[in-house]
Amino acid sequence: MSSCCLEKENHVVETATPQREDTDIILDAMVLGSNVVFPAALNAAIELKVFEIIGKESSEESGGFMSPHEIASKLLLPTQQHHSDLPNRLERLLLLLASYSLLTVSTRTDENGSAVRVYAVSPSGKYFVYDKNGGGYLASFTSFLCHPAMLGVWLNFKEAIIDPEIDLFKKVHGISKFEYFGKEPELNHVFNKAMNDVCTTHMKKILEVYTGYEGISTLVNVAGGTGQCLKLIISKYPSIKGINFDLPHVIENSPPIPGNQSISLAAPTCFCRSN
Ligand SMILES: C[S@@+](CC[C@H](N)C(=O)[O-])C[C@H]1O[C@@H](n2cnc3c(N)ncnc32)[C@H](O)[C@@H]1O
Repeated sequence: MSSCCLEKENHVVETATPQREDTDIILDAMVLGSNVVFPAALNAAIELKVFEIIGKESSEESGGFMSPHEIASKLLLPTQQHHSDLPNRLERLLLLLASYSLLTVSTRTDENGSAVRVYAVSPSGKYFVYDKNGGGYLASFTSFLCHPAMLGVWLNFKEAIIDPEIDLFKKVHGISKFEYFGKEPELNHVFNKAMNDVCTTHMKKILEVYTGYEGISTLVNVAGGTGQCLKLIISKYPSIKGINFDLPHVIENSPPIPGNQSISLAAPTCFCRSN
């Protein structure tokens, strides 16, 4: 029996268990192969404030849902950019976000009796709506990863696999990432905000279950960013004296940590590794 037949036989045996259609498998490969589109679309949605609009401007009686027309009418664009195809183009973006479960989709009947799709923010999508009560926010992390300076790094990702010594950021930009952030105030702000939002989102969850900070008198957060994680810890354990330690260009932009015991400390610049 040739291996070909064996393969064929195996295939026949396997058909007893549910098989995925070839078309589904091809579609999966197609989706993954074109996945660079998704972060670009998500970044566009963040820049257009789509999550903010649906999350904050949808009415209660709509159940949090808005149609593409309603969302388009709220986009903060100059009047001349509110073109007639805007809702249609927006809907293609909304459908993509819904396919990744960042939005949920429903239908409702409009005033002409036609069914229209409407969109609400999903539980995961809520992390892309800024919550002033500190419910967690991750959109700034996407903005950082999609920053032009970072995109150049992703495009050279192969180098990080084949060169064991490489500092990929340095290879692309000529200096290490932390030196670069120190020289580029706009990117420094984007990075610090992304770190702050990601770390505080996690720290809030950690503090719900972790008790290891109990009884600590002094806590140094080495590379603690703008100090907001330390602030969260101290607000739960006010007797802790906190020291937030980071690079000068990060500390410069850090708000003071409340409580007269806690300080932010800038690392000597020479601590900044060049590789
Ligand atoms: C992944 S971020 C950590 C963010 C932080 N946990 C927060 O809550 O925002 C890494 C941090 O390390 C800092 N860092 C890098 N090199 C450092 C050094 N030599 N000394 C002190 N901090 C440094 C960076 O400035 C950055 O804020």
